[in-house]
Amino acid sequence: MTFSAELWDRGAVKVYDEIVRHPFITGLTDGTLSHDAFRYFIVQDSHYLRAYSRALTLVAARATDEAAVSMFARHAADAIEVERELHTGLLAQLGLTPADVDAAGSGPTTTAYMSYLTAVCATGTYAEAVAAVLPCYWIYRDVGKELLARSSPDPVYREWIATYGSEEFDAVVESVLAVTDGLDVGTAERERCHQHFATTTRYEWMFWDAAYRQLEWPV
Ligand SMILES: Cc1ncc(CO)c(N)n1
Ligand SMILES: Cc1ncsc1CCO
Repeated sequence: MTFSAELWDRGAVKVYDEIVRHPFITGLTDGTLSHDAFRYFIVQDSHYLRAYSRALTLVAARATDEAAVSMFARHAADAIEVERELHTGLLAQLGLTPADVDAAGSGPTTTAYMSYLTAVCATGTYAEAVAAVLPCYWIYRDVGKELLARSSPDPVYREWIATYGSEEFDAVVESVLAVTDGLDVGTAERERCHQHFATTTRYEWMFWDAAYRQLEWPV
């Protein structure tokens, strides 16, 4: 079994099932998701992508071959572009400006997820960092494809779905899976990789759940 398949088997199979039947996800395609919840999601995702991009530069810095350095550095730059283009466009359609994103600040789940990613990428090994960022790519690709197949009556949701359900994003994810499967991991390190992968997978579910409930800091 490949390393990526092993990670998915142990850390993501059950959670992925919960994700695709979460009311935030089903609501994107059956028309029941409120624009308020989606607005919260895009605002929080803007904060998330800023941290994610910086985490990817840490993965790039830890990479042991040039091709991987170049790939993760490119993805870091692309994540900023997605934040600038996709989000700015969607936010405008939802009646928000970049200033509203800054004013909203990052919510509890966003902050926790960003902090975990940043910590692992800053202090873990190269393999640990790859395992921590992999669910971000992989789950969005699979959810994107699933949503594309289901289609949506809402043009705003369709635009978001088209980005992650695209052939281009699929190719990006396949290249990261190839890097994952080529990693040379020690026994103890392997267990830490499983732990990181399972944790960030959980945070992916929590991120959608926070948006669905429009979770705010309790105090
Ligand atoms: C929370 C989250 N995870 C993954 C992605 C895709 O990179 C994203 N945009 N947001
Ligand atoms: C993973 C990811 N998500 C949004 S942009 C990006 C980097 C590759 O396009």
